[in-house]
Amino acid sequence: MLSRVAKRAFSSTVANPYKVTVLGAGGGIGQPLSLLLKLNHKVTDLRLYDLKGAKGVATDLSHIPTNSVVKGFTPEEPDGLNNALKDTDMVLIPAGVPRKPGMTRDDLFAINASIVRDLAAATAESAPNAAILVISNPVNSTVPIVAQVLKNKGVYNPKKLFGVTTLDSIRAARFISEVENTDPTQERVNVIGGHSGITIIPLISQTNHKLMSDDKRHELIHRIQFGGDEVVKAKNGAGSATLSMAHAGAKFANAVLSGFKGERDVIEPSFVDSPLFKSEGIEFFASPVTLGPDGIEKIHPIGELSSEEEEMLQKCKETLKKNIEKGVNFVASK
Ligand SMILES: NC(=O)c1ccc[n+]([C@@H]2O[C@H](COP(=O)([O-])OP(=O)(O)OC[C@H]3O[C@@H](n4cnc5c(N)ncnc54)[C@H](O)[C@@H]3O)[C@@H](O)[C@H]2O)c1
Ligand SMILES: O=C(O)C[C@H](O)C(=O)O
Repeated sequence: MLSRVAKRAFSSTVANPYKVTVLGAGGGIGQPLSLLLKLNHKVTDLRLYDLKGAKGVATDLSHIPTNSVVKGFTPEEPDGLNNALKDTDMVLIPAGVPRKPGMTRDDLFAINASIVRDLAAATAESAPNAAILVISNPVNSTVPIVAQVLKNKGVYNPKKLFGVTTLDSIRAARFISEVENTDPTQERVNVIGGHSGITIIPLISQTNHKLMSDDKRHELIHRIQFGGDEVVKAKNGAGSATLSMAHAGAKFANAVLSGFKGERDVIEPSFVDSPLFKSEGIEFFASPVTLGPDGIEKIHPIGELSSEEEEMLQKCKETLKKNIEKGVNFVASK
């Protein structure tokens, strides 16, 4: 028999029965991300799909006594992908290849663009109302690819499409704490723009550390912008960030589900269909967004920038515009 406390915990979980699907669940990010989602009490139905390994990961996770059912799906089963997606509330996409040393994220476009396009098409068919969280790189182009696929299928909802840029803000919090000798759990840095090199703009002028020396600040900004390279180099050919990314992805997924649940003031940065620079032809931009029951409730303005940050923003916009057009044209040209 369940104790009264256990009954209360169980019924509050069941009152928020979110179905969540991970596409690419057998990979370096997919596995720890799926573990963190299995531990999230807002998730009651977890579906894992990959070209290989999803069944094993699902069976392994299914032994953890949390209130969710986890199931693996493969492309070999009839309708494996569609069953993984059917009526799900949220789809996370870490499917695709990671970088090796010497590569840029844009170099991944040649392989990942078609993977993301096809998974977006399946999501449009089987879960047209789901929130879609894109992790696969290059995020600056894969998010516009998903948007274009959904538009072509008549099911595009800009409030529910997210490029996951959380890793940039958690890196910024960690790195600034190392420089300033502060508690990393208390640091918040707004990181805007996109998710690659110079398109990543940490707004140090909006933190409590604006009086940092120029040298220190330049070094910090560079480390935040190129933090991904640090991991790629250290892994030496065995891929890119997986564990910090799984944490970042799970954090962002939890924020989206908290918004669905109606929690107030849930704010996270994300690369989204944004009005901020549309007049300049930039359709997507990362900035803090408030999440609510229908997805994005509010896209926050970027606030006041230093002259240095203004300069970074100009350079970011040039690259971002090209990255976005590349994604849109890829789908439009098929
Ligand atoms: N947004 C971010 O901040 C961020 C951070 C780190 C990595 N990434 C990106 O995430 C992606 C995955 O990285 P990883 O380290 O997990 O790579 P990985 O190679 O370890 O895993 C990728 C998984 O995707 C699967 N896959 C490939 N094509 C698929 C398809 N059509 N359907 C389903 N599954 C498919 C593979 O079988 C593999 O298991 C890369 O593109 C990487 O650049 C993004
Ligand atoms: O650097 C990469 O290629 C992976 C990811 O985008 C990251 O920022 O770690």
